[in-house]
Amino acid sequence: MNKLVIQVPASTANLGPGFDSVGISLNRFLTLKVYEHHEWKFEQISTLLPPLPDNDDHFILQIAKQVADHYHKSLPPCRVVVDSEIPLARGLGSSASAVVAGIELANQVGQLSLTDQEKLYFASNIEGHPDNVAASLFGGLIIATKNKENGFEVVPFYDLMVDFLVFIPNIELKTDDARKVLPSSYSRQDAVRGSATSNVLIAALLCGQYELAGKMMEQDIFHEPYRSELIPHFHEVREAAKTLGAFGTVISGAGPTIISLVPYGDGERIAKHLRAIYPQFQIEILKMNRNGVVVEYDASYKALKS
Ligand SMILES: Nc1ncnc2c1ncn2[C@@H]1O[C@H](COP(=O)(O)OP(=O)(O)O)[C@@H](O)[C@H]1O
Ligand SMILES: N[C@@H](CCOP(=O)(O)O)C(=O)O
Repeated sequence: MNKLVIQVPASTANLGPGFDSVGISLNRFLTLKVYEHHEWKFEQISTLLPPLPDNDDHFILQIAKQVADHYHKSLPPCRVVVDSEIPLARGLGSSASAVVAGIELANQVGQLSLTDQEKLYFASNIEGHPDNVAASLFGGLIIATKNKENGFEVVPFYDLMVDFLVFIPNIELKTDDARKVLPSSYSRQDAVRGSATSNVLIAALLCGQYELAGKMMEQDIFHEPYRSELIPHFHEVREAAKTLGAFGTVISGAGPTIISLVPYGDGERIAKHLRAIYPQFQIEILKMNRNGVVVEYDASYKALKS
């Protein structure tokens, strides 16, 4: 029986001031194994996923059908086995990964031959911002924006030499709820200062000036001042991580996960100290993923991991 495997990485968005524009692809994965079948059937094998519809109402299939409908195509039914290493509603891009998986499912099963630009267009419009979806699609550090023509521009960068520490709390925070606490507009002074901070952050990352990047990460004025109260222990974790040598610590996406940029290869040392102080967090060392979404036919699942 033919088998298709679609693997989509997690992501962290914003990096502080890069609100809705900056994302980094991370080495935790949502994986779909897709088999020919007489009807649509979804099976979940991940303990990280709550019970979800097992039929046509599954979120990933809804996305796939939305894309196929756009091209007036119907999708042949499949059995889809869903595995996920990405915790839901934690700020690690689970919804973006599911959206990208749905688009790729439609692309493969419906033989749509979508371009990268088309995938980015659908994914960004469905998710509402391009940061997580672009990272899940293309891998690496991505800087993305909507353009005046209602399309999206994205620049990926793959030469970051840092590790990431994630502090995952045992609570969920829906992105929609974390967006409701943000102001609807910013003064010109704040817009200039916030975007200038983000510009310097990106320039520093591209030049490998990680100390400066970390400093800029921690000077966001777009979202963290409003969201930090929703994030347990945010300020003290930031200070503790800095004391141990982290470059910078920010809210991952909309939270509640906190993420630190740390020197390459130094993650385990810092994590060991912090696990002793903060047992309420699951503290993990993550790496940047450089592949983005990967598709293989009849391939071994393990062979896909980067
Ligand atoms: N693998 C998945 N399958 C189905 N739905 C998913 C999956 N991953 C995420 N979702 C949907 O996305 C929601 C979480 O999205 P969101 O609040 O944006 O948090 P996150 O920061 O994890 O993206 C979940 O409650 C669920 O509805
Ligand atoms: N830019 C978005 C990113 C949301 O990321 P998620 O991983 O929490 O879905 C925002 O900050 O709202």
